[in-house]
Amino acid sequence: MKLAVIGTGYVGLVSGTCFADLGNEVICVDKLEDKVERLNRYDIPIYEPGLEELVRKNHQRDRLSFTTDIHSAVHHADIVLIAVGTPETESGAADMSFVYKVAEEIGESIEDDKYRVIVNKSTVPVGTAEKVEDLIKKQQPNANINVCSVPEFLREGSAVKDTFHPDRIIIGASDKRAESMLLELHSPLTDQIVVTDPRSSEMIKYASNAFLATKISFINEIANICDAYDADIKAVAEGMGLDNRIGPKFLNAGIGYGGSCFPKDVKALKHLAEERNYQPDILQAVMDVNEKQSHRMVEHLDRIFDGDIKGMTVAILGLAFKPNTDDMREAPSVKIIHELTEKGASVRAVDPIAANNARTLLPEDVHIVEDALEAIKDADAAFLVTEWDEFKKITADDFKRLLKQPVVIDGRNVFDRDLFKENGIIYHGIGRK
Ligand SMILES: NC(=O)c1ccc[n+]([C@@H]2O[C@H](COP(=O)([O-])OP(=O)(O)OC[C@H]3O[C@@H](n4cnc5c(N)ncnc54)[C@H](O)[C@@H]3O)[C@@H](O)[C@H]2O)c1
Ligand SMILES: O=c1ccn([C@@H]2O[C@H](COP(=O)(O)OP(=O)(O)O[C@H]3O[C@H](CO)[C@@H](O)[C@H](O)[C@H]3O)[C@@H](O)[C@H]2O)c(=O)[nH]1
Repeated sequence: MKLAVIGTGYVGLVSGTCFADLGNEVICVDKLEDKVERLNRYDIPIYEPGLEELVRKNHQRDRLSFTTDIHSAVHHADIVLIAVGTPETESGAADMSFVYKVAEEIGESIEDDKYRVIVNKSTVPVGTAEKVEDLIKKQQPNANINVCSVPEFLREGSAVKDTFHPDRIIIGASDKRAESMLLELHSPLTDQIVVTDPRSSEMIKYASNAFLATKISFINEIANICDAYDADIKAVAEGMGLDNRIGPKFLNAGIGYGGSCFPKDVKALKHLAEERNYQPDILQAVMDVNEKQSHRMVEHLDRIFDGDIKGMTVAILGLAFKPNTDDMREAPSVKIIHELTEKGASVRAVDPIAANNARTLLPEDVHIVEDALEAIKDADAAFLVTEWDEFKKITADDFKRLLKQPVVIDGRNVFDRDLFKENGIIYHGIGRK
């Protein structure tokens, strides 16, 4: 099939490339000239395992191209996918200006009566498919289109794998012809395809992210209660997760959820509810717990040193909001580092990939180094903030040998607590001492 993908970020670039790999002819559009120019020489603007090879392969076999020209991309396409950003506004609502602008541009680009399916992959408020259809038809009243919702569920860091092996695909279609074209496009990916109306599809995306965020805030709250009673959250989560009704995933206690999706999507769903005069108490509690959670590591450090951390050097292992990505959007590391420096501590930080993106978000005097052991050397304490594999390999011996004081605060509960303690480390995880 012939596809145009508008917006070449995490979602547009990955799904456009994967659809090309499945045999479709894909034109990816971005308004940023330098991004398009970089992509045309396989200089991939984001870090995503496996993506570069796939872009190169499909570009070379003429199935994938990059352009700033939305007009020709829409003209070529049977299906147009919208994958631009929907960041949060000050009120918490999703900023829909990028999606609406693209809708207008699609309307301006349609000049013939060919049938096209317009698909919204961006995460958008319920009712957006109808608004997008209105905006397109305002520009081109005779446009022969149907606007559908196919939300994206990929995770950063495993985006290519998630795209080829999704748990499910949701197709929100209000028209049988659009439904069958979208079934044809997505059927090579999975048998698990749910077809529904666009409004329910849009809600499935927000509800899924809000539910996962709720699971995280719930387990973080239990971890904080474990701390107060000397119970071990890892044992608690394992015991809970063996119940099939609960399941083991997304029960890792830590320093709160970050990234470009959960924080803004929970807020946007809350805003949607309030617009219809419904007070979403659970969503509010999820956000409140998450806000407090990023302070836990500094609270533990304060407790160990009786509140006197001024002048100390703290090694920060990991800056990205999660491993295998260079994305710093809503990364808890930023809040933690600011809190430490406001309390008079110095920070030495390391991240395998995200250091460049992190620089402008951190206080100027934060020293970013290239190597984890260099970060730890002569520091007074080490904070494991992002669970990159290479940090998990640091041993109790390394910490003991290199730290001035063997204090390790494990924000992701990845180290072997008992072994660390046996080796004389003053260890504190989240919900496990
Ligand atoms: N990042 C994720 O992991 C993820 C996963 C699932 C869903 N989503 C949702 O998908 C959407 C896109 O997210 P993202 O992270 O890929 O965003 P992004 O910010 O990485 O990329 C968006 C791209 O759209 C381009 N763009 C904006 N306006 C344009 C226009 N008029 N014409 C052409 N290009 C334009 C921007 O230049 C940018 O390159 C959001 O709604 C997000 O919530 C994101
Ligand atoms: O048990 C867990 C699992 C995750 N996290 C944190 O939760 C955040 C989000 O993690 P993850 O879901 O792996 O990353 P994202 O790439 O943000 O993906 C989420 O957001 C995307 C954008 O909407 C969706 O498409 C995905 O399905 C959804 O998982 C990160 O800060 C993680 O550290 C935890 O603290 N504990």
